[in-house]
Amino acid sequence: MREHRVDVAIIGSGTAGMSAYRAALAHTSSVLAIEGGPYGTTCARVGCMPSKLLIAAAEAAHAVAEAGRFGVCVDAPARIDGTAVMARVRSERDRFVGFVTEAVEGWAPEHRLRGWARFIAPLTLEVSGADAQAHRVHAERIVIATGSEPHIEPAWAAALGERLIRNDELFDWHDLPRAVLVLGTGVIALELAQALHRLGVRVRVLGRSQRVGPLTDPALQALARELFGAELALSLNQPTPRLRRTGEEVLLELDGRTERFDYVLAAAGRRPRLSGLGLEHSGLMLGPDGLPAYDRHTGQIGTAPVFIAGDANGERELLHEAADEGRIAGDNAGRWPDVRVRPRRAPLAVVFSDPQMAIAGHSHAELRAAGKAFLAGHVSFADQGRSRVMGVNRGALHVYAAQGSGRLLGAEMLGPRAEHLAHLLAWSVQRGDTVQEMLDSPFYHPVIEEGLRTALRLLQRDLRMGPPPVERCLDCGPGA
Ligand SMILES: Cc1cc2nc3c(=O)[nH]c(=O)nc-3n(C[C@H](O)[C@H](O)[C@H](O)COP(=O)(O)OP(=O)(O)OC[C@H]3O[C@@H](n4cnc5c(N)ncnc54)[C@H](O)[C@@H]3O)c2cc1C
Ligand SMILES: NC(=O)c1ccc[n+]([C@@H]2O[C@H](COP(=O)([O-])OP(=O)(O)OC[C@H]3O[C@@H](n4cnc5c(N)ncnc54)[C@H](O)[C@@H]3O)[C@@H](O)[C@H]2O)c1
Repeated sequence: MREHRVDVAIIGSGTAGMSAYRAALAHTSSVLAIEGGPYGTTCARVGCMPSKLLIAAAEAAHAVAEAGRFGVCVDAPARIDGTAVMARVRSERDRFVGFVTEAVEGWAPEHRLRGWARFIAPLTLEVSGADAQAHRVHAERIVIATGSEPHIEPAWAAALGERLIRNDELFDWHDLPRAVLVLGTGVIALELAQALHRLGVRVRVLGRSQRVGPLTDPALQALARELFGAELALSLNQPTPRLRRTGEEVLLELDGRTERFDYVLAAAGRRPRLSGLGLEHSGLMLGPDGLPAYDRHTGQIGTAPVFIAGDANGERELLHEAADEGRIAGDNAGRWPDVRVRPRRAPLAVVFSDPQMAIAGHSHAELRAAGKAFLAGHVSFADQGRSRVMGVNRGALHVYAAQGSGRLLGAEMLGPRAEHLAHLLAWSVQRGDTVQEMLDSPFYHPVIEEGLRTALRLLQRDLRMGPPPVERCLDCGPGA
């Protein structure tokens, strides 16, 4: 047993762990970053980056398939070379992973320990080291940055064996399969199912409820169901799918028919990766859900010198949140006991589907739950000028503002270039802009942002803070 005594131990060297390491190091050189799995982060290895690479290939295929609408004739149907698609996904992914790995491997060797950590007592960890040696780490302060793992029903695993895959396995494929069943209708399900479908894979998406994607505004939920249902084979309200394995295939019994698939992709949500961490020996305060009860402005768990960051806290499983939380937790672990409160950014989440979905600031459901007095301004992209020009005129945007002050509180969107509009909206929410201040800002022509202006004008009218917008405003430019 090798003993280590350090000021700060960080469990997990993903995005949150890496930023915690840098922040803690500004206060003390006695830092130990413990990693059980491969370096390279979930985002770069099996998350954000490879999923966007697969989506980029699907977008290229879709552009070819849609070219005829513009009079651009591609005479034969495009042939998708699955091995070339996956070769690009893997090689670009490996490039991103390489940069991250290089950064971690550049840290001082005495700051790094490979192996799985678990608490054996408060502030004491045991690490079964990759060097086959057992390590005991006594830390003055600890940061938990262990990430998340996909939810897998034991029955699926038992019935399907290695035909049940997670996102991790998908990005290691060397070719595209013929058919994939996707379990879940959330973010991962929609991004990957649509990409595979557009790359010629036969896909069915099974949802246990009516919900499709993360939007909470009932009208936008209904629109998401309609738009994704028009393109994908969506089977909703299927809480207990009848699945069985035969040879190398999986059979789904649905509506009296049997459908065959090569793989079943589990995309049924992710959970903090805390089991096996020995939290029961940590002395930490756990909430009713069994997760550490922590302060999102300090990262601190109760009053202990232990902090939590990234997907491990189960709050917002997003890259930029993991990086921020890592910085806050690492800084506070480093400066302990002078724990500082840090402001958080306005919420922002984007789904890279087509049309894209986004929530900026507070969602409709959050505003309702908080009992806020708010009004919504709406715009449909069906007739929006630039969206029609580009043939991407599907979807709608809802913006929410406080009654009385007219301040923007949040927005939900399903539509073209939502990733960009959502940034503008989140920035406005964070600054505390009023609808009038947003309307006083420049709007170019012809751009998709003109759709936002329409929604803001309608909202300003309903707030009784502005005139009714002019129908078919010609001085705004045709189709604005
Ligand atoms: C398919 C997919 C697509 C995504 N796309 C996006 C996107 O487009 N945009 C976005 O913002 N977010 C996206 N995300 C979410 C984003 O990837 C995560 O929010 C982010 O990577 C979380 O970082 P983290 O540091 O908390 O966890 P991780 O990067 O997973 O790091 C946790 C680390 O802890 C290690 N670890 C765990 N337990 C122990 C232990 N006991 N001992 C030692 N080490 C341990 C793990 O091996 C791991 O390396 C996506 C996620 C997935 C799965
Ligand atoms: N573009 C992005 O930023 C991006 C992309 C991918 C993932 N992510 C992050 O990763 C997180 C996890 O993604 P996700 O798609 O796994 O989760 P999700 O919460 O978006 O969706 C989970 C889905 O699984 C279903 N589900 C839950 N339990 C189930 C069960 N027992 N049986 C069948 N279905 C079940 C839910 O009904 C839902 O459809 C996201 O919340 C997001 O924060 C972000």
